[in-house]
Amino acid sequence: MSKLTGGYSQRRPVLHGVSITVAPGEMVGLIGLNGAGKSTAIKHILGLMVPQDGEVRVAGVTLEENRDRFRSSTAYVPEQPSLFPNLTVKEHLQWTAMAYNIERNIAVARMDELARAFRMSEAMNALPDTLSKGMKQKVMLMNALLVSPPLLIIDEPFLGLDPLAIRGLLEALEEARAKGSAILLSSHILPALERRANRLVVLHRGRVIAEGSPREVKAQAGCADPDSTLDDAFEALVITAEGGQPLA
Ligand SMILES: Nc1ncnc2c1ncn2[C@@H]1O[C@H](COP(=O)(O)OP(=O)(O)OP(=O)(O)O)[C@@H](O)[C@H]1O
Repeated sequence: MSKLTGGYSQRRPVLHGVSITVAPGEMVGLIGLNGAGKSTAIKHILGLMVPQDGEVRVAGVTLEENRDRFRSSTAYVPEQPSLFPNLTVKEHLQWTAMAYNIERNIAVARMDELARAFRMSEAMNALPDTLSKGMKQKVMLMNALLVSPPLLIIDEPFLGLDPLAIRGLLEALEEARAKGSAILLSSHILPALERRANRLVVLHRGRVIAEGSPREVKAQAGCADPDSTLDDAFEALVITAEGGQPLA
Protein backbone atom coordinates (compact mmCIF):
# COMPACT_ATOMS: atom_id res chain seq x y z
CA MET A 1 0.00 0.00 0.00
CA SER A 2 1.23 3.41 -0.85
CA LYS A 3 0.59 6.65 1.06
CA LEU A 4 -2.72 5.26 2.17
CA THR A 5 -5.15 7.24 4.25
CA GLY A 6 -8.26 5.39 5.28
CA GLY A 7 -10.50 4.14 8.03
CA TYR A 8 -14.07 3.80 9.07
CA SER A 9 -15.16 7.43 8.71
CA GLN A 10 -14.09 10.21 6.33
CA ARG A 11 -13.80 12.65 9.19
CA ARG A 12 -11.53 10.53 11.39
CA PRO A 13 -9.20 8.33 9.33
CA VAL A 14 -7.36 5.57 11.20
CA LEU A 15 -4.41 5.36 8.78
CA HIS A 16 -2.51 8.49 7.77
CA GLY A 17 -0.36 8.15 4.64
CA VAL A 18 0.79 4.61 5.40
CA SER A 19 3.11 2.87 2.91
CA ILE A 20 3.84 -0.84 3.31
CA THR A 21 5.64 -2.85 0.65
CA VAL A 22 6.12 -6.62 0.74
CA ALA A 23 8.34 -7.88 -2.06
CA PRO A 24 8.29 -11.47 -3.38
CA GLY A 25 10.45 -13.68 -1.16
CA GLU A 26 10.19 -11.30 1.77
CA MET A 27 8.64 -11.76 5.21
CA VAL A 28 7.51 -8.47 6.72
CA GLY A 29 6.36 -8.17 10.33
CA LEU A 30 3.65 -5.61 11.09
CA ILE A 31 3.76 -4.51 14.70
CA GLY A 32 1.99 -1.94 16.84
CA LEU A 33 0.01 -1.51 20.03
CA ASN A 34 -3.65 -2.54 20.26
CA GLY A 35 -5.58 -0.07 18.12
CA ALA A 36 -2.49 1.10 16.17
CA GLY A 37 -4.19 0.28 12.86
CA LYS A 38 -2.76 -3.12 11.87
CA SER A 39 -6.10 -4.82 11.16
CA THR A 40 -7.35 -1.71 9.37
CA ALA A 41 -4.25 -1.78 7.16
CA ILE A 42 -4.85 -5.47 6.44
CA LYS A 43 -8.50 -4.82 5.53
CA HIS A 44 -7.32 -2.23 3.00
CA ILE A 45 -4.75 -4.63 1.54
CA LEU A 46 -7.49 -7.26 1.17
CA GLY A 47 -9.65 -4.74 -0.69
CA LEU A 48 -12.35 -4.84 2.01
CA MET A 49 -12.09 -1.10 2.63
CA VAL A 50 -11.87 1.74 0.14
CA PRO A 51 -8.88 4.10 0.60
CA GLN A 52 -9.65 7.77 1.17
CA ASP A 53 -6.30 8.58 -0.40
CA GLY A 54 -3.36 6.56 -1.75
CA GLU A 55 -3.66 3.09 -3.23
CA VAL A 56 -3.18 -0.63 -2.69
CA ARG A 57 -1.50 -2.76 -5.34
CA VAL A 58 -1.33 -6.54 -5.14
CA ALA A 59 0.57 -8.45 -7.85
CA GLY A 60 0.96 -5.12 -9.64
CA VAL A 61 -2.73 -4.21 -9.90
CA THR A 62 -5.29 -2.23 -7.94
CA LEU A 63 -8.69 -3.74 -7.18
CA GLU A 64 -10.31 -1.45 -9.77
CA GLU A 65 -7.78 -2.41 -12.48
CA ASN A 66 -8.17 -6.17 -12.15
CA ARG A 67 -10.48 -7.49 -9.47
CA ASP A 68 -9.80 -11.21 -10.17
CA ARG A 69 -6.03 -10.88 -10.15
CA PHE A 70 -6.10 -8.68 -7.05
CA ARG A 71 -8.27 -11.08 -5.08
CA SER A 72 -6.77 -14.39 -6.24
CA SER A 73 -3.22 -13.24 -5.46
CA THR A 74 -3.76 -13.13 -1.71
CA ALA A 75 -4.47 -15.68 0.99
CA TYR A 76 -5.47 -14.37 4.38
CA VAL A 77 -5.45 -16.17 7.70
CA PRO A 78 -7.49 -14.26 10.29
CA GLU A 79 -6.80 -14.39 13.99
CA GLN A 80 -10.07 -16.23 14.64
CA PRO A 81 -10.31 -19.52 12.73
CA SER A 82 -13.47 -19.93 10.66
CA LEU A 83 -14.04 -23.44 9.37
CA PHE A 84 -16.96 -25.32 7.83
CA PRO A 85 -18.51 -27.47 10.61
CA ASN A 86 -19.36 -30.36 8.27
CA LEU A 87 -15.99 -30.70 6.54
CA THR A 88 -13.10 -32.69 7.96
CA VAL A 89 -9.58 -31.26 7.99
CA LYS A 90 -8.72 -33.23 4.88
CA GLU A 91 -11.93 -32.10 3.12
CA HIS A 92 -11.09 -28.47 3.85
CA LEU A 93 -7.74 -28.94 2.15
CA GLN A 94 -9.28 -30.83 -0.77
CA TRP A 95 -11.86 -28.08 -1.20
CA THR A 96 -9.13 -25.43 -1.21
CA ALA A 97 -7.08 -27.43 -3.72
CA MET A 98 -10.11 -27.64 -6.01
CA ALA A 99 -11.02 -23.97 -5.62
CA TYR A 100 -7.49 -22.92 -6.54
CA ASN A 101 -7.07 -25.51 -9.34
CA ILE A 102 -4.11 -27.22 -7.70
CA GLU A 103 -3.22 -30.43 -9.54
CA ARG A 104 -4.33 -33.51 -7.59
CA ASN A 105 -0.90 -35.17 -7.19
CA ILE A 106 0.72 -31.95 -6.10
CA ALA A 107 -2.11 -31.26 -3.65
CA VAL A 108 -1.90 -34.74 -2.08
CA ALA A 109 1.88 -34.51 -1.63
CA ARG A 110 1.62 -31.00 -0.23
CA MET A 111 -1.18 -31.98 2.16
CA ASP A 112 1.01 -34.81 3.52
CA GLU A 113 3.93 -32.44 4.03
CA LEU A 114 1.75 -29.87 5.80
CA ALA A 115 0.11 -32.52 7.99
CA ARG A 116 3.55 -33.66 9.11
CA ALA A 117 4.92 -30.13 9.59
CA PHE A 118 1.96 -29.24 11.82
CA ARG A 119 1.69 -32.70 13.45
CA MET A 120 -1.88 -33.00 12.19
CA SER A 121 -1.63 -36.38 10.41
CA GLU A 122 -3.85 -38.07 13.02
CA ALA A 123 -6.46 -35.32 12.84
CA MET A 124 -6.99 -35.28 9.08
CA ASN A 125 -10.39 -36.99 9.33
CA ALA A 126 -11.61 -34.95 12.30
CA LEU A 127 -14.40 -32.36 12.17
CA PRO A 128 -13.62 -28.82 13.42
CA ASP A 129 -15.80 -29.13 16.55
CA THR A 130 -13.56 -31.90 17.84
CA LEU A 131 -10.34 -29.88 17.42
CA SER A 132 -8.61 -27.63 19.95
CA LYS A 133 -8.29 -23.88 19.26
CA GLY A 134 -4.67 -24.24 18.18
CA MET A 135 -5.54 -27.17 15.91
CA LYS A 136 -8.26 -25.09 14.20
CA GLN A 137 -5.71 -22.35 13.66
CA LYS A 138 -3.37 -24.92 12.15
CA VAL A 139 -6.08 -25.95 9.66
CA MET A 140 -6.45 -22.31 8.56
CA LEU A 141 -2.70 -21.99 8.14
CA MET A 142 -2.42 -25.31 6.26
CA ASN A 143 -5.10 -24.14 3.81
CA ALA A 144 -3.27 -20.87 3.13
CA LEU A 145 0.08 -22.62 2.75
CA LEU A 146 -1.45 -25.20 0.41
CA VAL A 147 -2.39 -22.38 -1.96
CA SER A 148 0.97 -20.65 -1.53
CA PRO A 149 -0.24 -17.45 -3.24
CA PRO A 150 1.94 -14.46 -4.22
CA LEU A 151 0.88 -12.65 -1.03
CA LEU A 152 0.16 -14.35 2.27
CA ILE A 153 -1.28 -12.24 5.09
CA ILE A 154 -1.42 -13.75 8.54
CA ASP A 155 -2.96 -12.02 11.53
CA GLU A 156 -1.45 -12.99 14.90
CA PRO A 157 -0.54 -16.56 13.96
CA PHE A 158 1.30 -17.62 17.11
CA LEU A 159 -1.45 -17.35 19.72
CA GLY A 160 -2.82 -20.72 20.69
CA LEU A 161 -0.09 -22.67 18.91
CA ASP A 162 2.16 -24.97 20.92
CA PRO A 163 5.94 -24.46 20.65
CA LEU A 164 6.39 -27.20 18.08
CA ALA A 165 3.52 -25.82 15.99
CA ILE A 166 5.11 -22.36 16.07
CA ARG A 167 8.33 -23.89 14.82
CA GLY A 168 6.41 -25.84 12.15
CA LEU A 169 4.63 -22.67 11.08
CA LEU A 170 7.82 -20.63 10.88
CA GLU A 171 9.50 -23.36 8.85
CA ALA A 172 6.51 -23.62 6.50
CA LEU A 173 6.48 -19.83 6.09
CA GLU A 174 10.22 -19.84 5.44
CA GLU A 175 9.64 -22.41 2.72
CA ALA A 176 6.82 -20.36 1.15
CA ARG A 177 9.05 -17.30 1.31
CA ALA A 178 11.96 -19.15 -0.33
CA LYS A 179 9.58 -20.15 -3.14
CA GLY A 180 8.83 -16.47 -3.74
CA SER A 181 5.70 -15.73 -1.69
CA ALA A 182 5.51 -12.31 -0.09
CA ILE A 183 4.44 -12.71 3.54
CA LEU A 184 2.94 -10.08 5.83
CA LEU A 185 2.72 -11.19 9.45
CA SER A 186 0.91 -9.08 12.03
CA SER A 187 1.90 -10.09 15.54
CA HIS A 188 2.56 -8.97 19.10
CA ILE A 189 5.04 -11.82 19.60
CA LEU A 190 8.15 -9.84 18.80
CA PRO A 191 10.91 -12.42 19.47
CA ALA A 192 9.58 -14.65 16.68
CA LEU A 193 9.50 -11.69 14.28
CA GLU A 194 12.95 -10.56 15.39
CA ARG A 195 14.39 -13.94 14.41
CA ARG A 196 12.46 -14.54 11.20
CA ALA A 197 11.22 -11.33 9.59
CA ASN A 198 13.35 -9.70 6.91
CA ARG A 199 11.74 -6.39 7.59
CA LEU A 200 9.48 -4.80 10.18
CA VAL A 201 6.95 -2.01 9.92
CA VAL A 202 6.07 -0.34 13.21
CA LEU A 203 2.65 1.35 13.22
CA HIS A 204 1.59 3.80 15.90
CA ARG A 205 -1.65 5.78 15.87
CA GLY A 206 -2.06 4.96 12.18
CA ARG A 207 1.41 6.15 11.13
CA VAL A 208 4.62 4.26 10.33
CA ILE A 209 7.09 5.28 13.04
CA ALA A 210 9.93 2.90 12.11
CA GLU A 211 10.75 0.50 9.34
CA GLY A 212 13.61 -1.76 8.29
CA SER A 213 15.36 -4.96 9.27
CA PRO A 214 15.09 -5.87 12.98
CA ARG A 215 18.61 -4.50 13.41
CA GLU A 216 17.73 -1.24 11.64
CA VAL A 217 14.57 -0.82 13.71
CA LYS A 218 16.61 -1.26 16.89
CA ALA A 219 19.06 1.36 15.64
CA GLN A 220 16.17 3.73 14.82
CA ALA A 221 14.95 3.23 18.39
CA GLY A 222 18.39 4.17 19.71
CA CYS A 223 18.94 0.72 21.19
CA ALA A 224 22.71 0.50 20.81
CA ASP A 225 23.18 -2.25 23.39
CA PRO A 226 23.71 -5.54 21.48
CA ASP A 227 21.68 -7.35 24.16
CA SER A 228 18.64 -5.14 23.61
CA THR A 229 15.61 -6.91 22.24
CA LEU A 230 12.98 -5.90 19.73
CA ASP A 231 10.59 -5.52 22.68
CA ASP A 232 12.98 -2.88 24.13
CA ALA A 233 13.19 -1.13 20.77
CA PHE A 234 9.42 -1.17 20.30
CA GLU A 235 8.82 0.35 23.71
CA ALA A 236 11.42 3.08 23.06
CA LEU A 237 9.87 3.92 19.68
CA VAL A 238 6.38 4.22 21.12
CA ILE A 239 7.56 6.38 24.03
CA THR A 240 9.38 8.68 21.59
CA ALA A 241 6.29 8.85 19.36
CA GLU A 242 4.26 9.85 22.42
CA GLY A 243 6.62 12.76 23.01
CA GLY A 244 8.63 10.99 25.69
CA GLN A 245 5.64 10.36 27.94
CA PRO A 246 5.76 7.06 29.85
CA LEU A 247 3.12 4.65 28.62
CA ALA A 248 -0.07 4.61 30.64
N1 LIG B 1 -15.25 -1.54 12.68
C1 LIG B 1 -14.72 -0.42 13.20
N2 LIG B 1 -15.44 0.74 13.22
C2 LIG B 1 -14.90 1.88 13.72
N3 LIG B 1 -13.66 1.97 14.22
C3 LIG B 1 -12.90 0.86 14.23
C4 LIG B 1 -13.40 -0.40 13.72
N4 LIG B 1 -12.43 -1.34 13.85
C5 LIG B 1 -11.38 -0.70 14.42
N5 LIG B 1 -11.65 0.60 14.64
C6 LIG B 1 -10.76 1.62 15.23
O1 LIG B 1 -9.63 1.73 14.38
C7 LIG B 1 -8.45 1.89 15.16
C8 LIG B 1 -7.42 0.85 14.73
O2 LIG B 1 -7.94 -0.43 15.02
P1 LIG B 1 -7.30 -1.76 14.44
O3 LIG B 1 -8.28 -2.87 14.68
O4 LIG B 1 -6.83 -1.52 13.07
O5 LIG B 1 -6.04 -1.92 15.43
P2 LIG B 1 -4.97 -3.11 15.56
O6 LIG B 1 -3.62 -2.49 15.43
O7 LIG B 1 -5.30 -4.20 14.62
O8 LIG B 1 -5.19 -3.55 17.06
P3 LIG B 1 -5.08 -5.00 17.79
O9 LIG B 1 -3.63 -5.22 18.07
O10 LIG B 1 -5.84 -4.76 19.05
O11 LIG B 1 -5.72 -6.02 16.91
C9 LIG B 1 -8.86 1.82 16.62
O12 LIG B 1 -8.97 3.12 17.10
C10 LIG B 1 -10.23 1.16 16.56
O13 LIG B 1 -11.03 1.63 17.61
